[in-house]
Amino acid sequence: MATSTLEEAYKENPLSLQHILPIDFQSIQEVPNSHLWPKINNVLTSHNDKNPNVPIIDLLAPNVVELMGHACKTWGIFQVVNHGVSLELFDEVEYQARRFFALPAEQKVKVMRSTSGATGYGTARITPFFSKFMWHEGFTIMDSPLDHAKKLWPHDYHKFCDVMENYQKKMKVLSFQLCLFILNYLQPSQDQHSINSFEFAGALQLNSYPCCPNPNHALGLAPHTDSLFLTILHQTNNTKGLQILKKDQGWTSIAPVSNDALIVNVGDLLHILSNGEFPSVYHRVLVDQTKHRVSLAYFFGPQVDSMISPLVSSKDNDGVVLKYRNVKVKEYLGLKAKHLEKVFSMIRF
Ligand SMILES: C=C1C[C@]23C[C@@]1(O)CC[C@H]2[C@@]12CCC[C@@](C)(C(=O)O1)[C@H]2[C@@H]3C(=O)O
Ligand SMILES: O=C(O)CCC(=O)C(=O)O
Ligand SMILES: [Fe+2]
Repeated sequence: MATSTLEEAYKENPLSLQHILPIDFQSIQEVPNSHLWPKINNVLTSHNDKNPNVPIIDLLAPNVVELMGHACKTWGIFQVVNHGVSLELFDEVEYQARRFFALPAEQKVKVMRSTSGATGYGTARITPFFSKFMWHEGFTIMDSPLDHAKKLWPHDYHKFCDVMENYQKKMKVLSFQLCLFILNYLQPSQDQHSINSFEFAGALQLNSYPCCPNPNHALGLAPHTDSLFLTILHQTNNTKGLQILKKDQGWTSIAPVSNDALIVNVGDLLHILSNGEFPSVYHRVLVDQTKHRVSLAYFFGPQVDSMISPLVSSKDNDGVVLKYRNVKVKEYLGLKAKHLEKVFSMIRF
């Protein structure tokens, strides 16, 4: 995703500086009122036969398309194994991410996202929609982080750039493969979309959730859905925190199965493309008193000038009701930046 084009989607909705700059977590001893949420219901749901953990999909399984389609329909989230990305690469990215977040606040501020920008250091874009701030800081990268890295480490930026670029390349290939499986499940007829009708783009978000003195009254990320087609998330083995809102079950923790499993979740644009068959998953992040959690989220979707039209498979062609109107990615992101969740009602027939 060329930075300028995603920025186009955001430029009409600039954020104010106070909604971009995270507090200095390193110097803080207690949770300030600005970050103090009403008590978070953070009792962890344990997984059992009645309440299974999210599906784990082996990408080499012969019925991978069926498994993935089913998981997208019923959960909106699943874990993948045998994805071909090496454990060493996750370690390297995590190491570089921690190296960045460990910098003093006055260093990190040098690469702060601009008010209408897409890349750089800052809070989550959803911040202005909540009356309390989140216990979170992020760093968004699209393609090369060179300009930012040079400001941080004038003589020692190569490793950071190489690792982040390499990770994005691997994530892009994997995302494309996942999209192939998913679109294959949706079985569009020949005259409709196929994966080749899209040009794709991605963004890497390094997320940091510092240790929190009062985790019962703080949120790492407030409830949200991701906007693009899909998000691939890497969370390390010992630092859970991600929860999804599951019908009839409430907030349910996604326990990492193993260090090399990646979490994949459905985003809004896939929700629209699938005509609501694959709902985007509502999720949030809890924080921990003693563990500084870092996660790596890779967002993947069509270029901002692409048009998203709900797919109706040939077998359903007559009889199926289109739920959403056609929408350009850029328009969708602009509407979401203004209205957050209400955006769905604005594009629904
Ligand atoms: C490509 C993107 C998805 C994202 C906005 C962004 O430009 C980069 C950051 C992403 C993120 C991460 C935290 C949650 C989220 C909702 C947010 O505020 O920023 C997502 C955005 C999204 O999916 O819309
Ligand atoms: O850190 C996590 O577990 C989730 C991150 C997330 O939801 C996001 O970056 O959009
Ligand atoms: Fe998210």
